[in-house]
Amino acid sequence: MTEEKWGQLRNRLLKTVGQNNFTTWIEPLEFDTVEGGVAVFKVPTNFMGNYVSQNFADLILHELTMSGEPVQRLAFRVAANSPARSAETAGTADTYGGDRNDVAVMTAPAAAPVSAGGKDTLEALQAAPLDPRFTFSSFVVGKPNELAHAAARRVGEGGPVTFNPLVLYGGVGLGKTHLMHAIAWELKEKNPSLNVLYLSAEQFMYRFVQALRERKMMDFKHLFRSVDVLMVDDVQFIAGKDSTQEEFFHTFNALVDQNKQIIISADRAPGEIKDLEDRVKSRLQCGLVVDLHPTDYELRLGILQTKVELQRQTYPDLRIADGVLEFLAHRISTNVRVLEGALTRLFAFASLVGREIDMDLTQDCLADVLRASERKITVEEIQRKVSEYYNIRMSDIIGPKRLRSYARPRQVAMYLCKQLTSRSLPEIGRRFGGRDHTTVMHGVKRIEELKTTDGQIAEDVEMLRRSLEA
Ligand SMILES: Nc1ncnc2c1ncn2[C@@H]1O[C@H](COP(=O)(O)OP(=O)(O)OP(=O)(O)O)[C@@H](O)[C@H]1O
Repeated sequence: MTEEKWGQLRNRLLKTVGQNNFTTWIEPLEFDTVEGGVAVFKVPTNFMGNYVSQNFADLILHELTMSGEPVQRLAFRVAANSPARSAETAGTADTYGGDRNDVAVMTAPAAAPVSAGGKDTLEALQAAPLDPRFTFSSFVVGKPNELAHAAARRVGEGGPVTFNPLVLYGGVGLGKTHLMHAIAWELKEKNPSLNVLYLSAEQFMYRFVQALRERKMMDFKHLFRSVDVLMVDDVQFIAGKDSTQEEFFHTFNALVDQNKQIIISADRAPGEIKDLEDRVKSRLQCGLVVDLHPTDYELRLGILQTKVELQRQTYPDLRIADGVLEFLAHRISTNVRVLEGALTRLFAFASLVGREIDMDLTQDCLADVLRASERKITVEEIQRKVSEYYNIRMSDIIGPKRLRSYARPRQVAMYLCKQLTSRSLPEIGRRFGGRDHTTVMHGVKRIEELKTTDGQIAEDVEMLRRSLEA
């Protein structure tokens, strides 16, 4: 980026942040380089780098992206010749290594905002498109997602708002976006005039930043406060972005006050989102928070069967041999998106070579996907993690003692073995000191029950599952 371009960009920042902020925080920034997608700025002090990073980084990043710079992150380095740096360095020598002194880095969102070519851009950015494939009828329900599905259905019925917000959370590719779109379709079908706004948290931030820049905050507030239903996908994105969080908080409150439905998705429970302000966390926890659990074998098979029907619309003549879907459901347990991609590839490949989809073709065509999903969680790993978590010895999990302080963790471990490995109940029993399969079955059932009645157990299981799948 040239000095001249940075100069123009600074002028735009001046308009957005106002003279005082500009003089204090933006003017002293010295543009250095763009290296591998990172825009580096020199700052006089460490403090200043941190402050700018926390308060203006999203804005600067947005300006850079809008001006065509291929930038994904910002880094702030204390200038080598800065008197302040010498002073700070002297006090904290081990903090600063060599010349490079990155004090703060911020990650940019993947996509630039949609630009509506000079028109009233806030208006033009009304809603992110809804995927026509993501409806309730194409959503396969199984044990891991039945609660989330039921809650989404309930909200999709419309009528008086019973829980607000509805928060859907869970790992990558488990159907959060699908369910949100399904709710939107359903609501729109019932009442086409309903103003349903679906957008990602990233888009929310862009609109906010854009409104700031174009001095259209009133329009922004009006737009967001006039919707009937607001859906914000991947809310974890705004964590650590202070001004965006603040605006989100006010938007949220204004809508709840008007009794307008809000639906949020996140990749983890609100309480676990790092750098999300407590007041935002607690607002999100006020309504109904439901988890989409990782898929189990049955659900994956059900999804595959449904998706095969869809593929048949494109490839009506392709045959699929017995056992292939079961094999895929067993082997690809990462997420539904990967499963779907594998199936699409399989059909395209089989149609190219004009063959039936059998085991050989599947192994050939999906060798990389199958290899990638080979990492299997073992029974031993689960036993070790659970014993560490409950601070007991592994031998106590496997051993015969019936003390409650061992029995419950043992049941949790059995439950996780059933969920996360492909071991049968008798095999699991054998690994737990030669116990009978009925004992394992009882343990698994017990934890299933407790998960619905005992928040602590539910949380324990969730934390363990996440750490095992990490
Ligand atoms: N239960 C299901 N039935 C049918 N399709 C599903 C189901 N769960 C997920 N999918 C499909 O898997 C793909 C990924 O789902 P989706 O985009 O909703 O995931 P997500 O939870 O929002 O993931 P991310 O965290 O990456 O945003 C979509 O194509 C979706 O249709």
